[in-house]
Amino acid sequence: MSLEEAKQFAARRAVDEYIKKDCIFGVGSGSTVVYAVQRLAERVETEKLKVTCIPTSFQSKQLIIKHKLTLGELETHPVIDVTIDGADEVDAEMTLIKGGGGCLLQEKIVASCSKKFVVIADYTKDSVKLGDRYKKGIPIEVVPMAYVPVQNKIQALYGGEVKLRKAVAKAGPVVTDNGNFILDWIFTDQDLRWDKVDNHLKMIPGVVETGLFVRMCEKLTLGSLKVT
Ligand SMILES: O=C[C@H](O)[C@H](O)[C@H](O)COP(=O)(O)O
Repeated sequence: MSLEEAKQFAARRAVDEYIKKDCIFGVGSGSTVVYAVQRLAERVETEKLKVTCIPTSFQSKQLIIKHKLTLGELETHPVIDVTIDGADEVDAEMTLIKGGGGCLLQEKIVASCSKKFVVIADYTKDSVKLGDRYKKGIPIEVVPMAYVPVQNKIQALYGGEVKLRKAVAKAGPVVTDNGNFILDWIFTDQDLRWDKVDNHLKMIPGVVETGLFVRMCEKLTLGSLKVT
């Protein structure tokens, strides 16, 4: 199975299993989610499902609009039946690193409002310990004016390297959908208690959210090398 086939397999399987008629659906972000939205659009067309889609980023809102699905928002739908989202890495305890594509704050808000949070991933994301697979570090969204003190504080607390994420086709930093910057913390200690780290990092003034999703993922649908 190629990487794209694995993403597609995981996404389609999750949509078929978890999306029911009349449900409120949290739409994650990233390349794997694209296949989930495509599958949902097929099912809406053929089964005449009524599904209201709550986006987790500019990208997922665009996907919902492109596929002519019903767009909702947390203001009117604060309780979501199921959210399906991708991940950059999933460890043995289903702790996730997310935010490789810069979307983590809205993803975590939407996941926290969801009765069920399902992660779809290809086989390259599956690890035992965080850092085994995803080498770019833990994304941390910060208020722009605070990025240097936050960088210094994380390095002093936990070591490793904390880098400001730079844009690719623009000079300067990546700016998130919320107008913030992203720091990528390349950690060295893989045995940290990630729930404590997440809470600790969020106590640093200027940190808005982290890409650590601890005990949030209930189900993982993996596109593996073997089709089961
Ligand atoms: O910021 C991006 C999101 O957290 C994505 O869900 C994550 O990076 C996984 O994306 P992909 O499915 O493209 O690997």
